[in-house]
Amino acid sequence: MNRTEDTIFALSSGTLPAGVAVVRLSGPKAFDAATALAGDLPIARKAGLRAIRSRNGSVIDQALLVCFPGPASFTGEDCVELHLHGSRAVVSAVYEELSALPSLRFAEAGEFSRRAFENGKLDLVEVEGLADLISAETEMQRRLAVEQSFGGQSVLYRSWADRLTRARAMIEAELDFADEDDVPGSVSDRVWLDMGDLYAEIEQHLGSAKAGEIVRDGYKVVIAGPPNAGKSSLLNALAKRDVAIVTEIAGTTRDILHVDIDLEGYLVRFFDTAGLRETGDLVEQEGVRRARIAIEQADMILELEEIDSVSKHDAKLPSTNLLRLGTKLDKHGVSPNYDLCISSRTGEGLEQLRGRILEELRRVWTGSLVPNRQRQVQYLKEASQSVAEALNGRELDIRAESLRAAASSLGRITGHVDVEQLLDVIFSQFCIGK
Ligand SMILES: Nc1nc2c(ncn2[C@@H]2O[C@H](COP(=O)(O)OP(=O)(O)OP(=O)(O)O)[C@@H](O)[C@H]2O)c(=O)[nH]1
Ligand SMILES: [K+]
Ligand SMILES: [Mg+2]
Repeated sequence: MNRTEDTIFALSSGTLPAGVAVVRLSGPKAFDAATALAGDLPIARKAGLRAIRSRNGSVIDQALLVCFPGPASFTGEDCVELHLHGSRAVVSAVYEELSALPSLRFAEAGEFSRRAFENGKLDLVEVEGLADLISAETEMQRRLAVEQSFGGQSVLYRSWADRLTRARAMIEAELDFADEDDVPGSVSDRVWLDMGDLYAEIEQHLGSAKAGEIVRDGYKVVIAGPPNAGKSSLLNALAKRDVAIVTEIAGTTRDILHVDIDLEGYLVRFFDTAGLRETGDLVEQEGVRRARIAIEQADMILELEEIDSVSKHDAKLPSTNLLRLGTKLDKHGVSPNYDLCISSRTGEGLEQLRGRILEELRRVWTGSLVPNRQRQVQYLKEASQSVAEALNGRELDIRAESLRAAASSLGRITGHVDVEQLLDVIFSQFCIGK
């Protein structure tokens, strides 16, 4: 039997026990299955209270039922939601009844969204956005996911693909009618002007990919510096709990620890590292090696040093996005030798430190319409490269072919590669003096 014709069910709400558990059904037998459990069904898209009964007639629970006839449903198929009381026992008794019905089975991971995609309810970008929306933890992650899951990003990609297809139609018309004298001569010029604009737009959008990555995966701030500078103490102060071991012994930290902090809606990931120094200790050497790798991958480095300490270290740190912090302000006076002086003990300077990081983040953030997955970035790069090839090409037919390639790269992002259809429509309306 074709598995896509099965009717699937799963718990769509969170971990049990809970006040309410929503079990969702989708597929051709969804309404039959719900009728078997509830006796009869409420009218479409209206909630109705029903006793849910087992095969032997005993009541399992009282539940709200909502029916969504396809195609006006999440998956595009007939769907039913059962809003049950959220205990493990209720849900497993309902599962048992559903499993006993012919051609009903438990859904596989992502199968509801998969069906929604296959039935044209969601495109790939929207599916990815939905996954991000469900796992969003910060305000910025939520905003990004909303733009993606409700079509904002897809509209942009589709409008680009349409422009490419139109441009190609113009070029091909020019090729076809090249011998005739009724071809408007400036058509081609206008097309290439627009393609130049499009190239700039895609490049600008690609330029914001870093912001997307930062919002999704977090802004990486690495706390570095010589042993005993107070790195682990700063991590603990920022986290407001004892994450890292702090002692007065130089070389305490070896492994890299990290703490995620929500800074005004941005996810910031702070890394505590081993103190940078030459050492004979094998374990500490490994710690220093790891610290250097973390420093290389950082979006921002906090270079800590006890204020005006005599033992200046000479570890070379990248100078871009480096903030020099003088530590243990409670023991020493403020010194002009640092960007900022702080005390992890009293908390002095920490608010300013958060402010500095936030300033950076706000500079990076360019709005929520950004590519934020490697897959999207990859295809956007391909598209941009093809447009550049078209702009710089010589033979008109090869240039048109590059435009086609660009449109299909964009189509792969959303999963819509049917630009050929649009091309047909455009051509059928196209008439040059005929
Ligand atoms: N007075 C004062 N002491 C501090 C402050 N921050 C850290 N210390 C002390 O400095 C010592 C070293 O602190 P750590 O946080 O372990 O320093 P570290 O840079 O992580 O050291 P390593 O992991 O060994 O490289 C400890 O004794 C801390 O109590 C501060 O703001 N004020
Ligand atoms: K220490
Ligand atoms: Mg430490």
